[in-house]
Amino acid sequence: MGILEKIQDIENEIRRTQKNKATEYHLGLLKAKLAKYRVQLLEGAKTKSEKGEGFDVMKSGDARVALVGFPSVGKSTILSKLTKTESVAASYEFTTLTCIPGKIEYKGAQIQLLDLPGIIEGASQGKGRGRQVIAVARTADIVLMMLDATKSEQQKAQLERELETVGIRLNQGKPNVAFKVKTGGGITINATVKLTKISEKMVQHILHDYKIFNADVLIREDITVDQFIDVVLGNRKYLTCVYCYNKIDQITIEEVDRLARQDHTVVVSCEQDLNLDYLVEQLWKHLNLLRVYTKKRGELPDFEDGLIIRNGATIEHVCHAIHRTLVSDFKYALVWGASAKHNPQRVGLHHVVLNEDVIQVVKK
Ligand SMILES: Nc1nc2c(ncn2[C@@H]2O[C@H](COP(=O)(O)OP(=O)(O)OP(=O)(O)O)[C@@H](O)[C@H]2O)c(=O)[nH]1
Ligand SMILES: [K+]
Ligand SMILES: [Mg+2]
Repeated sequence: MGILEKIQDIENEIRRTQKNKATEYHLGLLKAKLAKYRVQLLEGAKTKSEKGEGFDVMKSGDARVALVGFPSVGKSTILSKLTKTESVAASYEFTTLTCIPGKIEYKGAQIQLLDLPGIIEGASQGKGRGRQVIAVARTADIVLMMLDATKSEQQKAQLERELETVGIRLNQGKPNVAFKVKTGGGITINATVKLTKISEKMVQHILHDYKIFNADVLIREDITVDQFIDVVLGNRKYLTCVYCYNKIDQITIEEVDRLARQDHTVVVSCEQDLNLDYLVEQLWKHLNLLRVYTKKRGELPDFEDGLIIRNGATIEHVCHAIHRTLVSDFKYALVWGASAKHNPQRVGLHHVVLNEDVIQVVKK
């Protein structure tokens, strides 16, 4: 039996099994097995060469946003609207067959926007260009999930399921669990909170199923079985997702209002240029980017030319952004602005910078 059939079998069994206290345990084990087969499936996909199909687009700019959605929802249309790149749009499905990069310039940052082929149900199992699309999505900072406001609500859940299947977790934090595989000493399980969704026995069994017999597990939040499997597999990708409903020119104002109230959601019409500025603003917000300025001794900073870095970045990150070798010559830095206790503050490499800080690096 091939992996796909094995997966199908387990999925069927999960679907057939009633969810109650008595079956909870059995279901947990099935889920663990399912996750294992899916990993095998994806690893198999990696060995196949998928080069030369236009999917190996170089990362460029300060952040990357991937457009994921069913065919003909308007992914190419929005790329052409938001960037200087033209991506062919048409009323037939699968107009786009490769990955087409464009560049959004906003608040001094360059955001790479990737137009991708439409994906269909079963994409995670290799239908259509699904696997390549999903592989690109994993490299993004934000998944911009395009949805057609005129289509049924199910499309969102379907797409989410496809991404979920291949280990992408949308708008979820990494489970707060310290997990360490060891070479001996058996399994130690500790929890700092009361666990209501998973038992110690289940943790043991899942580890056993993955042939892990020596490990330290410290659980710091009330996790589910699925979250624990995610921890054990360790290859999950936790991404921010912004949901974008397009074609609102075709629906009633009441419908628009209802969709717009959903979490992480922006409603737009590419055709009528509605709300596109707000979409870019939201992308910027969710990317968590900061802008800082550098200056030389005795000179004023160039406020036209800031450095774009991630929220939480330190002086060390700033040095890397200026020049590859700057860290090795680093003596200290002077910081003016929100992160400084007094202006200027003398700081080391681990100092966390804040938006609009001015930084002067002093070399050895
Ligand atoms: N009414 C309406 N139609 C739109 C809007 N945006 C795009 N369209 C139309 O939707 C159709 C599909 O647009 P595309 O941009 O090709 O969609 P896509 O998601 O890139 O499609 P694939 O590449 O085939 O996956 C085209 O006929 C567009 O003109 C919109 O805001 N309103
Ligand atoms: K299309
Ligand atoms: Mg397209």
